[in-house]
Amino acid sequence: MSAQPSPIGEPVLELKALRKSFGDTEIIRGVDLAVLGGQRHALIGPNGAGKSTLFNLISGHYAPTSGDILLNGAPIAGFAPHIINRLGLSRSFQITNVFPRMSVAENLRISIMGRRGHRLTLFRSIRSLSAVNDEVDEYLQNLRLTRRRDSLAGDLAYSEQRILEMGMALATDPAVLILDEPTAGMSRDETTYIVDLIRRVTEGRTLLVVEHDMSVVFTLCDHVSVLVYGEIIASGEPSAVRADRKVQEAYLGEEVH
Ligand SMILES: Nc1ncnc2c1ncn2[C@@H]1O[C@H](COP(=O)(O)OP(=O)(O)OP(=O)(O)O)[C@@H](O)[C@H]1O
Repeated sequence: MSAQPSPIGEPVLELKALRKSFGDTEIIRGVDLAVLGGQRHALIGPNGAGKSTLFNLISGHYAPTSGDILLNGAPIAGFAPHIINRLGLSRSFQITNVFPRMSVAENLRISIMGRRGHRLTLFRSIRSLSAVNDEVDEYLQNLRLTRRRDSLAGDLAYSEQRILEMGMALATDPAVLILDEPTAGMSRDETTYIVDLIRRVTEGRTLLVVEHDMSVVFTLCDHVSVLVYGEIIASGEPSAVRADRKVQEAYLGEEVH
């Protein structure tokens, strides 16, 4: 796939003193976070910690009360979601982004053509169209969806729709791919399958993943940040974070092993 490698080790996404209140209640209470190029960064935290709120701030669905969000060094806080998306941040695993009445191949083609700056027009050179078709085939193969090429996306199994949606997000060649609970609602076998697939197709990409399943976090990610009550209480390599007393206390009664 035509990955545009992120600058390895350089901050791609940065949150600085980020705060968000709803009415009088402050939900995000001064978050500083850097997602580096090539990093597979997990955001974990107990229920109600503010993970969804933080993702909604990053993707532009909420405007922060104060603080900064930088994408490749440029401020994006408060921008509309479609602008942030165009600037290189793609949020995946909301299958609502899939066009259910179009085929799997057509869904991928739309993302690929969008990235290449193609409009849906009749007048396309044969050469550029065949390059798009080759790329569609490559994605189908990598996503293991080749045999579903001509199926309507709406007819796919739930897990396949989520895989297609991730493929569509990847095909836009984002600077950061945000995965929202990629294994939610999946069986153990589906989870194993999808984690393996995500690892493979996102090789060299920069990921920010919210995930409840700790075995997924520890298999997929090389960096973990822990959000508790709107604050990051630990950030580092998975094994160090797992051993952190504060993290264990925050997860009292929940599974972190
Ligand atoms: N639009 C809103 N208005 C008011 N309060 C909100 C709003 N969105 C979220 N909250 C509150 O913010 C807190 C954090 O919610 P959020 O959904 O971000 O947590 P989370 O870490 O994603 O939780 P979970 O793991 O259960 O999904 C909760 O107490 C929630 O009730």
